[in-house]
Amino acid sequence: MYQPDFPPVPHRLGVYPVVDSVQWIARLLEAGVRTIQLRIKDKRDEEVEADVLTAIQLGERYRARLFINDYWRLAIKHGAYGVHLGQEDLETTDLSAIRAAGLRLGVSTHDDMEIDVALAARPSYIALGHVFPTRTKQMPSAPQGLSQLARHIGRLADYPTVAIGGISLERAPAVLATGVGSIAVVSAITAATDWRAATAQLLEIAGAGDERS
Ligand SMILES: Cc1ncc(COP(=O)(O)OP(=O)(O)O)c(N)n1
Ligand SMILES: Cc1nc(C(=O)O)sc1CCOP(=O)(O)O
Ligand SMILES: [Mg+2]
Repeated sequence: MYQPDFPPVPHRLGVYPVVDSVQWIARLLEAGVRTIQLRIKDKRDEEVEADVLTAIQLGERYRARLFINDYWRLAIKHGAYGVHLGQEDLETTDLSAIRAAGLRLGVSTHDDMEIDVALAARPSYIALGHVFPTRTKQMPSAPQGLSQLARHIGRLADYPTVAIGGISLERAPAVLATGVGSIAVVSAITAATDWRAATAQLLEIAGAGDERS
């Protein structure tokens, strides 16, 4: 049963772009996206704080679910909707501080063992990756494919889930057919020749997610 130790999220988070700038956050919220992540890599807190704050303010303005990747202290400080963490991050993060601040938590997983670890943290959602080959991030593991994804979804039953990795417009319907609640995408939007059209089509296929809780 879905009994997270962090505030819950809707089962269906819909299209979930993962982007590296405030400019993308602003564009995509304006285009109708309601679940989104700011993912800036390898900078010091001081270097990203202004962007984190602006992204959170934009998220609030649109009543969107704005997740901050990695920078959990800044996410708490400025009151983000949620934080997304990887498996290694779990070891170095004060999860009780995130919980006490009332932020949602999403956790990455790539196999059964990582799902066990994630479930033990009782996060708000569990991300399952990478489904297909991706050029966006160097992955140490092999792509899981649709049948593994479907097996994980079966195991996770009513837990809110997010699929990530190599999800294109063409592949999105098959990914959603596994029962996953959300599709997280980077290049399907940011590398599209027409990002507006790509976003509109993804929203048509996967929706913007259920009402914000
Ligand atoms: C929705 C979603 N799923 C997975 C990831 C990957 O997170 P992580 O393992 O922490 O790796 P980095 O993104 O930090 O490189 C994600 N960001 N979002
Ligand atoms: C940031 C990230 N995390 C992944 C994981 O499996 O944990 S895959 C990924 C990159 C996804 O980019 P694209 O949609 O361009 O393939
Ligand atoms: Mg991370």
